[in-house]
Amino acid sequence: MDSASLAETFAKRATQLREYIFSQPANNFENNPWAVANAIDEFAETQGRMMIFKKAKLDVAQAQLTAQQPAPHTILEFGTFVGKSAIAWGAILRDIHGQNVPKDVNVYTFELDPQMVSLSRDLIKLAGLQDVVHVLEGPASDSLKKLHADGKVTSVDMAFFDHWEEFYLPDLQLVEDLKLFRLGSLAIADNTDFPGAPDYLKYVKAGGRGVAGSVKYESQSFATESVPGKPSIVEVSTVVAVE
Ligand SMILES: C[S@@+](CC[C@H](N)C(=O)[O-])C[C@H]1O[C@@H](n2cnc3c(N)ncnc32)[C@H](O)[C@@H]1O
Repeated sequence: MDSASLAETFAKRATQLREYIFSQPANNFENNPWAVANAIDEFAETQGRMMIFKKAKLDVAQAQLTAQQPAPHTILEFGTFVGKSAIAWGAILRDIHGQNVPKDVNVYTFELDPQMVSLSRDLIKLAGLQDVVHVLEGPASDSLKKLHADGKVTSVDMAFFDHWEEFYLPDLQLVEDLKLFRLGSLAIADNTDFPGAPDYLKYVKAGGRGVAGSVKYESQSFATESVPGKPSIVEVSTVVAVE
């Protein structure tokens, strides 16, 4: 399928997903982020293909975030789509910090497509996460530079890369250049094996730029099997040095 028809398919799916969720009683979902995230998974499983971060991979990321010390406060997500993983990050932060999460606990998620921005914001609101999960429209790098310039993001506990793969490495390096990582920060990336992000993978496996003063990573590929017989990797890179 060419990229224009793929975009058309995903636009149609997004409209169907909106109908699927909002035709159900609101109290199935209100203030219940996991119920919304699970319903998106269920829609994807029963109604057709969606480019969402699958549950088996999310379980890997959740274990990393739950074990992280100090506890995560700020998550950056590159690629919102319909908001499934953004809602899951909000749910995980709520599980860690409690129902009334502190004001300095935030997910910033970046998305180019206005239709996806609108749908994800509506689903985030339904889940009761509107004060925690913020969707920023436009190229991720521009939004991140602005967040930093405005003093809204000064440190990042996890950066999740799930947008177009050619942006993974430049956007990871932008996070580094803005000096947002701390010791123990996580860079988690989907699709490094397929469609593939070879330059990103080579970089994190090599431990980073490899020059004095640069961020250093230890990186591990976790094989998951969301679709039986089709192993798929999630790459988890931990910051082990910042100077
Ligand atoms: C694989 S989907 C994200 C899936 C989402 N993380 C989830 O699991 O629910 C990728 C999304 O990234 C968006 N995207 C691609 N390049 C981008 C960029 N440079 N800045 C912002 N969004 C981008 C696309 O429009 C698309 O909706």
